[in-house]
Amino acid sequence: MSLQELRRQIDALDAQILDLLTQRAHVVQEVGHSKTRTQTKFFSPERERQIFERLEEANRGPLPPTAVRAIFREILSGMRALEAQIRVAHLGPAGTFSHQAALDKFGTSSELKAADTIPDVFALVERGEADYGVVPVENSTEGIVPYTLDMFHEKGTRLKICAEVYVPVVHNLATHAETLADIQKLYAHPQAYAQSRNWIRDNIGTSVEVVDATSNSKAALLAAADPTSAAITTSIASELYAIPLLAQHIEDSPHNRTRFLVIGENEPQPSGKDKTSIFFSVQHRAGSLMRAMAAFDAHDINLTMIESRPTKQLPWEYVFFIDIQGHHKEAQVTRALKLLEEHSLFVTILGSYPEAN
Ligand SMILES: C=C(O[C@@H]1C=C(C(=O)O)C=C[C@H]1O)C(=O)O
Repeated sequence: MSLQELRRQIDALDAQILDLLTQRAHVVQEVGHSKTRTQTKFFSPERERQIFERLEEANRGPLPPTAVRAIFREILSGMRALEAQIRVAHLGPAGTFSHQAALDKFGTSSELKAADTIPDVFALVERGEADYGVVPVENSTEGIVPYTLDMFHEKGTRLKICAEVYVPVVHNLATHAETLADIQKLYAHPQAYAQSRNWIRDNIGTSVEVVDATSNSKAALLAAADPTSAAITTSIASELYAIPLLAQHIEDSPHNRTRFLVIGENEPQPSGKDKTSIFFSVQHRAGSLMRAMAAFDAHDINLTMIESRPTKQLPWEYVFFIDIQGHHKEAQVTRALKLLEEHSLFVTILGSYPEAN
């Protein structure tokens, strides 16, 4: 078949796709009206999880699952915006991994707002200036982000966890320099530098002057102004500040990932594959933590995270943060949490939400 004929086929298929998307948009608008009547949240992470799972099962290729996901992420983003403009606060500045996490979850048709600190992200949502917030909670090599966990027990936010997102931590070298040998100065956030140290040593050498930057985005901004310098940064920041990537994937560990939480006033229904985050405290007595934790074993509940934090009220007293598999409305989880309560000083549920696909 000629190229012209093949392209005619593609044009016809595009017209059909657009027609189907228009039909889908009308149905979504109906859903939006029904949600307005019943005062239901417009963003439904449990429904979106099911959609992505179904698409992944149905996909027979040649499009890889990541491509199908990215396409539908934007479809859902555009559709959601027909129901309501969703405002999402994330830890800024623009171009950071938190920005990436917010885009991964909500797509480009949402209104993103960069906040300076983790408490500011919570405050924007609490004051109703954003509908959702996106904050980092743990990194696969560096461990938990204490500022986020402390917002729940110390600052007592009323917001709930309503979704989670994992973002691969990919570091890149952005510079206007033509070759690695032309780089005299390197701007980097200390964490990004620590995670790319070997690559820098092997490829740029040890004589380059390393200057601390407050974020991966700031590093790109600084390097964009000086062609003899480079930045360790994200691909969105390199686009944002129009500074090309000379090397990609310079991180020393290919498995490095950060988990982000979506916080808001939404309490998703069970999706079939959920997680529940809680925190609790036990009496300062021998065996009390073990007796409390036995509740999960008794009801066959799997834990995916456990972390202790000082109460900050009395020295050496702790609260425990735990993520379990299942939704708190599922009978088995309800029973386990009831048993846990019997052996704890208090138990607070931070939210049940769909597990990231
Ligand atoms: C249409 C809905 O609202 C939103 C948009 C969705 C979609 O486009 O399919 C799915 C979930 C919601 O976040 C819905 O809840 O079904």
